[in-house]
Amino acid sequence: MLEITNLTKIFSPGTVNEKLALNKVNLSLKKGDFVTIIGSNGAGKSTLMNCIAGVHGADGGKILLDGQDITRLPEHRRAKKIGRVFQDPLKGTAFDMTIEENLSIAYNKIRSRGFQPGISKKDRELFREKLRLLDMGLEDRMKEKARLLSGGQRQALTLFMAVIARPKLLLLDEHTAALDPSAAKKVLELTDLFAGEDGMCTLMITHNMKAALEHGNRTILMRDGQVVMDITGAERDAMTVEKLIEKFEIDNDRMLL
Ligand SMILES: Nc1ncnc2c1ncn2[C@@H]1O[C@H](COP(=O)(O)OP(=O)(O)OP(=O)(O)O)[C@@H](O)[C@H]1O
Repeated sequence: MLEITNLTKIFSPGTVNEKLALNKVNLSLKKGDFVTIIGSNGAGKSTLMNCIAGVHGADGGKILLDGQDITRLPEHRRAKKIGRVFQDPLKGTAFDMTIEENLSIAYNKIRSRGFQPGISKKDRELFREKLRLLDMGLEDRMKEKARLLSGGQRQALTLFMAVIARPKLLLLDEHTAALDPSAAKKVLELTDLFAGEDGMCTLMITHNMKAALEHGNRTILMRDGQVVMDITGAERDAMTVEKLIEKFEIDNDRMLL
C-alpha cells in the first residue's frame, strides 16, 4: 500500500546549516498496517510524514501509495488519499464553522463535484450516525461552532474528518500530545477504532513509548534520519519500554512520558 524507497531529505543544502533529515529511508506498509513511530527529538519523524504528505519535496528516493508514484505530486493532489492529524487541536477544524460544516468539507474531498454549498439531509444523517461512534454527544451539537468544543472533542472531530473521506493513509503526528490524559486516552481509542478500516494504513508518531507498543501492529524507531528498529508480531509482543530503553540507549526524557 505504501512503498518508500531510499527517501532522502536535506534541509538547507550547501550551507552551514545543511541537515540530512532523512537518510535513505526504506519503509513498506501492507494494507491495514498501523505503524507507530518513536525516536528522539530531531530524528526525522515529522520530516518523514511531511515528505509523504508533500509538504516537503524529496531530495532522493521514491514514494508509492496505492500503486501510484506520488514522489513529485504537489500536496493538494495527494490530499485525497492522505488524511492528517497534527498535535495542535486548533489546527484541524475551521474555528467559526459548525461541526456539520466542518464534516461536510472533509467529506466533499472524495466527491468529484468538489465543494457543495449546503448539506443534504442524507449527509446530515450519515454525520449524525458516525458522530455517535465518538460517544461524546457531538451528534446532538452538529449546528454548534467548532470553537465551542474542548481540545479532546476537537481532536476527535479532526480525526473523524481525516478518515471520513476514506483515505488510503492516515498520518498522525503526536495527535494526542496536547490533550489531558483522559482525552488522550479517548482519542487513542478512536484511533484504534478507525485504523485499518477499509484497509487504510496508519502511521502514528508518539513520544509515549508505552502507547507506541500498545497501539497498532508494528513499531519503528527512527534515529538520525534512519529507521533503526522495525518490530512486529511476537518480537513486538515481547518488547517492553524498559527493553527499548536499554537496547537502544534511549536517554531522551521526553520519550518516557
Ligand atoms: N523546515 C526545516 N528547515 C530546516 N531544518 C529542518 C526543517 N524541518 C526539520 N528540520 C531539521 O531536520 C531534523 C529532523 O526534524 P524532524 O522535525 O523531522 O524531527 P522529529 O523526529 O519529528 O523531532 P521532534 O520529535 O522534535 O518533533 C532536525 O534536525 C530539524 O531541526
